[in-house]
Amino acid sequence: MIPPGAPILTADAMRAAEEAAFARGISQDELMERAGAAVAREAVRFAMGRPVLVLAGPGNNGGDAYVVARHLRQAGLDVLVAASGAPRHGAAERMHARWEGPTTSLYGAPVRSVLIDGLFGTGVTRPLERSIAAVFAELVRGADFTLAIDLPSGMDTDSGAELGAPRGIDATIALGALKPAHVLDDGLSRCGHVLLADIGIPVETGWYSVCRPALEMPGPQSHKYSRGLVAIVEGAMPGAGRLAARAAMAGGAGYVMLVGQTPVGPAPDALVCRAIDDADDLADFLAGDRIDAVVLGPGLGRDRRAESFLRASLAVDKPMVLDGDALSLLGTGAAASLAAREAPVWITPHAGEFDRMFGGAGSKIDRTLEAAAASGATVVHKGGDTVIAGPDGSVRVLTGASPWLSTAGTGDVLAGILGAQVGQGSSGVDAAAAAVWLHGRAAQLAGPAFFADQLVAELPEAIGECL
Ligand SMILES: NC(=O)C1=CN([C@@H]2O[C@H](COP(=O)(O)OP(=O)(O)OC[C@H]3O[C@@H](n4cnc5c(N)ncnc54)[C@H](O)[C@@H]3O)[C@@H](O)[C@H]2O)[C@@H](O)CC1
Ligand SMILES: [K+]
Repeated sequence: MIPPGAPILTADAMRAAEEAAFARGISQDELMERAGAAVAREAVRFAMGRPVLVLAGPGNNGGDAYVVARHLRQAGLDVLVAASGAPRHGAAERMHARWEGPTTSLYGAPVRSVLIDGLFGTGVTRPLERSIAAVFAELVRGADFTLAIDLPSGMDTDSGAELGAPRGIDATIALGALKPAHVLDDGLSRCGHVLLADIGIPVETGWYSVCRPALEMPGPQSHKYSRGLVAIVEGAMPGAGRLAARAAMAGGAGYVMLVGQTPVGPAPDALVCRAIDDADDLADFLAGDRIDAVVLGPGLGRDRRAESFLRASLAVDKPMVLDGDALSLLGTGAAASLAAREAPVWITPHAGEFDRMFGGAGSKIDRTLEAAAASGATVVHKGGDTVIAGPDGSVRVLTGASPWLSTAGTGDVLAGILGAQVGQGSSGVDAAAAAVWLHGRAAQLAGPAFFADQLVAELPEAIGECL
């Protein structure tokens, strides 16, 4: 669980925000007091009178830890600090000096029921020494409840790669803003429940965790065309196109058309099927005035006919969602092909498709932003951590989606939901964030062991929660 709609800052951006707060007259001591007090407020509730061990490192994360220890002791708890080395300067040293309770060395620390981790936060620059990582893991294993200050110690703040942080931490209190490590990669299995403490640092960013979208009811004047006509292009595996079409219908589109050479087979009666002869015919049809959005790729196939459908569709100046086989066909030429378009494009690659199209280095957020900038597309980089990035630098991240989503057809459903959002006029990362939220919520409502059709059935209820 991560807080929805919360800002996400890299380590550098957090430091810059902190500097800006200093420039406004907030002292570092004041910030550290606020951070420690915020963590202590939660810790005292979770501790429920049990003995507490507070781990304090040499930097400002350790400084926070001394403040937490002081508050918990004042609250009447039995608190022991285990220090990995005393802080030597600045606010952390002053907080250390204000600690009047017992202190032991990290290596001699006993296991206690409640563990507060203040060894390292955003300042980690290299993997934890093995001996520190081992002691830390042992203390976490022995505790009934572990709370990490800002980040579990031993995480790469900007990528979410673990640098020695153990599993088993129950909760992490992010200070001032989320960091990428709370929402990416190993962070998903290291942070536990993530809480966010507002410590009064003004934060400006275009990066946020996904929140429940606010969707609009159709108005009294609405009709099927005003609510978005979405064309889904069918291909070699017609079931995938039909699934996307049904998701677009249940996702709130006013009118959904399934377009293909032989759009046949079981489909809802409300789904309009349109036969086309060839790629030229497809392009003519998609260019029609009434069509608001095109979804292409689910079950498209990768043969020459599929390729010709893709090229013909790309030449049509309509908002377009590209998924599955369309992404494989674009391959390494994706950025150039998409950048040549005028109308907006959304692409929904999973990790394998993304790597084949864009490769790149750095965190998942960095790589997704680079792909968006190079292609001009809004990129929905799917996974346990779904990262959405727009060419304007906006980022939205969704975590915590049901692991049962890892089944065939769920990607087709997402493409259909996104098509419905785009068809209704939603734009950029907001359209994609709404789609991934609805998709994730439908999966929660479907419970365990569902299949993609059942996800579609849950969409109306998910939408109902957003009205
Ligand atoms: N940025 C902010 O807005 C605020 C930050 N605060 C705290 O400050 C933390 C960041 O403090 P610092 O920048 O001092 O960094 P840390 O306290 O995370 O750690 C820095 C220290 O650890 C050392 N170090 C780094 N990697 C190591 C490794 N693998 N093994 C051993 N030593 C290692 C560094 O050389 C440095 O001495 C945040 O996580 C947060 O807890 C809060 O006090 C208040 C506000
Ligand atoms: K920590």
